[in-house]
Amino acid sequence: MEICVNGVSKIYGKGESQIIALDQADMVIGETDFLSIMGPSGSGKSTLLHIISGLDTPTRGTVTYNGRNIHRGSDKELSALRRQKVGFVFQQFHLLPVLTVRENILMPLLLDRRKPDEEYLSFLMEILGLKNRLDHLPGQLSGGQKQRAAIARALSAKPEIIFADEPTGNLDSRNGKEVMELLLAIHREMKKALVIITHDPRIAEQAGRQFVMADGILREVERL
Ligand SMILES: Nc1ncnc2c1ncn2[C@@H]1O[C@H](COP(=O)(O)OP(=O)(O)OP(=O)(O)O)[C@@H](O)[C@H]1O
Repeated sequence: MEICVNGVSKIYGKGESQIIALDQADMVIGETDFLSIMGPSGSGKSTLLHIISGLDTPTRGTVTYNGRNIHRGSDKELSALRRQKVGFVFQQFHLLPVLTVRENILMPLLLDRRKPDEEYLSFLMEILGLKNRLDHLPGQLSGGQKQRAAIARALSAKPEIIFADEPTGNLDSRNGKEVMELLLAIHREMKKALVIITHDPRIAEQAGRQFVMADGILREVERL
């Protein structure tokens, strides 16, 4: 798996009200990478993540996934890539409130009409501590449990990369630490590439490669 981001810009609006949310970003993500992206509010972190993961399109530049330009194919191809290769974890969990935990977790597979691998799912429930919560609704879960269910959903289709946008932003420090430990274990042991947006320097420092953003400009932090 290799994702190449080449000269990607995102410009909103025109003329005087124009906003350059992302200014010619370059980045290569390999399959064993754990990357963190830090930067002040409004610096373009979510915009970058949305474009790399195919949730949004760039104004200029290209994103290739194993050599294929992800924004050049049909919408159908792009949604298939999102469902099969990429897992998302968001600050706000984004679980569907009327579906049970199990149904939420299976959603990426159901959308793709794929049969769940029950053995794999049961392994996920075990490591994420959700075995006794599968028939509950998200409203009956604690914040930490909600995020663990969202991580299970992100992993259910066996993606190659996990994109996490401030995954601990809505959790207290104990649950935040636990969620980070789980994401790190998933990166190391299940060999998933991991890209995390965070405001927490202690989380950013755990990444193998650190990036910072300011005013739409992306820069990799050099290691001493
Ligand atoms: N749909 C949109 N239309 C116009 N401007 C937008 C839109 N989406 C984002 N922006 C602008 O683009 C810039 C980058 O936004 P982005 O959400 O990527 O920042 P961020 O670094 O993720 O911020 P935060 O840490 O607060 O989530 C901001 O100035 C924002 O106002």
